Amino acid sequence: MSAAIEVEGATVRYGDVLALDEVSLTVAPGRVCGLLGTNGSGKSTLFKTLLGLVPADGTVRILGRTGAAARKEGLIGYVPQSEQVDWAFPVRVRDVVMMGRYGRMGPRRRPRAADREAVGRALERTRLTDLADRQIGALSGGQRKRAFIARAIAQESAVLLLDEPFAGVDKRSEATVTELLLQLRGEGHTLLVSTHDLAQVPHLCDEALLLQRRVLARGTPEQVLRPQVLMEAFGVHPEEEATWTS
Ligand SMILES: Nc1ncnc2c1ncn2[C@@H]1O[C@H](COP(=O)(O)OP(=O)(O)OP(=O)(O)O)[C@@H](O)[C@H]1O
Repeated sequence: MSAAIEVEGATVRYGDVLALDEVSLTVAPGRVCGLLGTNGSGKSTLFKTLLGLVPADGTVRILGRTGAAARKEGLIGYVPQSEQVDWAFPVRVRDVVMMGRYGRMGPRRRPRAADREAVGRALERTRLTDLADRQIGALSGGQRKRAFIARAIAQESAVLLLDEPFAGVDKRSEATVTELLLQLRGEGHTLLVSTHDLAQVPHLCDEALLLQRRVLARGTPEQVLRPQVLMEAFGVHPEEEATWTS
């Protein structure tokens, strides 16, 4: 079966800054790949490359299409880093989740019964039904993250890109998010999940990629999280420090 995510030799520059250097990555359908790296290592840039939002040299394919084509067809769901969201924007949780349905609506964006049902299901799965009419800015960090995951679920995309879904979330949301991601994998979705939280990797990810502008290591979590690999890359031992801080 062909890959869900396929990147070959992707290189991205922002002016003089080399953000990605010949990065290659393949994720088969129905797998979870953990994207590991310190701040500034290029994780968000890789997501934007997959979404076709930043131009890259090399090849990027999502389910056989370019990133931009896959995004326009609604094949990629994206959960951005919290820092990239304007939380003061006056919008209810329910409306954020409904945005996941926009690609299926006409230009006037009038939700149909199927859209409302999909939003209701996504809110239930993320345990946000009771908060559906709250302003997004009034939620906790974990609830906000779940709202964006609900938006991606409502979109029903085959490929989900999650940028730091565990950052700034409480333990309860962390457990809910982990359970949800595993369920989504079980339903056949392909997930690329960036995280600083190395403790999440072994039970969540089928494979992992360690990024530092270029690919430092890729393979099973056991292969990538080997102490010598992490020590060489960052001087961090996983048992000493399970979470990288900035
Ligand atoms: N729009 C931009 N213009 C110039 N440089 C940028 C831009 N966006 C990112 N960079 C630089 O590119 C490099 C990779 O950034 P990127 O945001 O992809 O890393 P990251 O791994 O996602 O880090 P973080 O976890 O801090 O978001 C960094 O050196 C960053 O400063």
